[in-house]
Amino acid sequence: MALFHVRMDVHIPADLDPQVRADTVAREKAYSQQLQREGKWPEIWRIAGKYSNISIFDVESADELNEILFALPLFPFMDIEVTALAKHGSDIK
Ligand SMILES: O=C(O)CC1=CCC(=O)O1
Repeated sequence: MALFHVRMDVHIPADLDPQVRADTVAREKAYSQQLQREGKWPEIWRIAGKYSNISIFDVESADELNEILFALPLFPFMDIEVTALAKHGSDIK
């Protein structure tokens, strides 16, 4: 398994049709919660004061993460920054 720290900054155009916006956000939530239930998206945190989140993904590979991110309904409206995590030598777990 591989852990990734992912920051997503959402920029939905102000002129996007409100129904399309609501539908896309609802599909994003359902997709995210399904991945959370599967254990692949164990953490999602709002960055206070921003339409952004910090998430942790627990997946098989960078290729799997890439597939998950490209399938996000909000993907066309996101800037995404990925950081691969390695075990710290001082971690006692
Ligand atoms: O609101 C966000 O930060 C974007 C998002 C990702 C998963 C989700 O449910 O919303």
